[in-house]
Amino acid sequence: MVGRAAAPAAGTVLNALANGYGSAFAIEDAYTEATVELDDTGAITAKIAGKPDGDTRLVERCVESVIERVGDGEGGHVRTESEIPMASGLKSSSAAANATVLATLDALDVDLDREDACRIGVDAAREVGVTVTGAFDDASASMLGGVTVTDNTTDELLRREEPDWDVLVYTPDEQGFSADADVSRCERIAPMADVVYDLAMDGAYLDAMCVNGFAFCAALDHSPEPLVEALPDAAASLSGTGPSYTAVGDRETLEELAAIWSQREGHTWLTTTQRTGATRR
Ligand SMILES: Nc1ncnc2c1ncn2[C@@H]1O[C@H](COP(=O)(O)OP(=O)(O)O)[C@@H](O)[C@H]1O
Ligand SMILES: O=C(O)C1=C[C@@H](OP(=O)(O)O)[C@@H](O)[C@H](O)C1
Repeated sequence: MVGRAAAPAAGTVLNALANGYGSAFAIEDAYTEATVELDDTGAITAKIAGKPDGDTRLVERCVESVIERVGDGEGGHVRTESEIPMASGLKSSSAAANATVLATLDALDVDLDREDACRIGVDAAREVGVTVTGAFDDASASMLGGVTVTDNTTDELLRREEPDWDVLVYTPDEQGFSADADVSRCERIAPMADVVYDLAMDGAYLDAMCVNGFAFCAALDHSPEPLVEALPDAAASLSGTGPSYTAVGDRETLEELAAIWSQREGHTWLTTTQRTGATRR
């Protein structure tokens, strides 16, 4: 009983750490793939390719939760292989959880609505403590594709669309784990997050990203310089709790911005939105 699935990375429109509402969009060219092999040992183990000391609790809990819900006491092994930089704000945790949940369902040959499957991963992330709010915003974007707006306090999907955006991503070399973010500073900027939420719910995603970017760069002490460089022709934001940034705009503008962003240390790459979400392989 072997199952496989893959889930895409995502970028942020609204970070949910301020008021509990979040918004994110899936992106192409960076995926996490999970392979789950079930057996009758009852024990669950995991490996992250290329990261022998990586924290495997999230994906182990995902396999366990799926088995609890629709399996029959199986054990198994999960292996993840990821192109998404870990703890960089590009939702590696959501992609790993989504891919693992779908791969386990694939191994069990069980179908589950993708939104429900996504909530299993979100609950697992809460249980092992790699998230602040559960991050249903990021998880739903990665699972369903497109851009989503969510209430992370109730895991409700409030809005979803499938925009065709060009996206520029800048990923510095350092890591920033969401669980270490200064939540109380994020909560102080809730009035700004309320403005971002209204814009996102009106479908004004690019304006929403801009306001989110300046507010969360200030709260989390990241430089607003990449955001200023993107304006006025593109919209940019810090992605999640950082350190990555994403910008949305027309291709030519993003190519010019890429020349500026790529002078910084790290990796700058052009991609597009991903509109189909996670899939069994
Ligand atoms: N490929 C992967 N396989 C297994 N777990 C992963 C993988 N990528 C990320 N994770 C889990 O997600 C955690 C990082 O989550 P987080 O700090 O929210 O970063 P991000 O912003 O990239 O989602 C890791 O410590 C690990 O528990
Ligand atoms: O842990 C959480 O609840 C969240 C973490 C942040 O993302 P990153 O994991 O990308 O930093 C944020 O954007 C999201 O809205 C909620």
